Amino acid sequence: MIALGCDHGGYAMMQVIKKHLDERGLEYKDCGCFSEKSVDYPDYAQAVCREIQNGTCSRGILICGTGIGVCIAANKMRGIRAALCSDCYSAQKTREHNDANVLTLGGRVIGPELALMITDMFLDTPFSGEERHKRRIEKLEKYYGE
Ligand SMILES: O=C(CO)[C@H](O)[C@H](O)[C@H](O)COP(=O)(O)O
Repeated sequence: MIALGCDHGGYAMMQVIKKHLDERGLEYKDCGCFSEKSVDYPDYAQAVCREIQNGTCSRGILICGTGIGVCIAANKMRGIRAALCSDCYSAQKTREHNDANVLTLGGRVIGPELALMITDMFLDTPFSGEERHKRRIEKLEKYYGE
């Protein structure tokens, strides 16, 4: 199950992503927002990340205007590794190297076709499981800021 969340800046792109996931037969939980009315992105980033933390969802996709606000918010939450991607190479590598569990996109930055390609790359690429990447992720998980 994929947790989805956006603010008003990502709402239009999220509708495109939902249609694509429907076509692929992938299940998702829509954590809002539910219109283009102005809202605060931390609320939706937190809602998506909680679904991952509680085990309901294995991955999340968050969209705001730039993808930055939701990425900052998501990475404050324990166990979340969120990656802002505007290209397919980064989406592939953040899965293989970082085992990223949340993809963030900029609804005002990239177009819908690229967003779908990035989404597919993120969803379809496994973590490499290589020792050096595991070691680095373990260091991240033990690090709670200074
Ligand atoms: O957090 C952001 C900036 O990195 C997001 O892009 C927001 O969607 C954006 O700040 C919203 O801006 P608005 O002027 O309130 O529409």
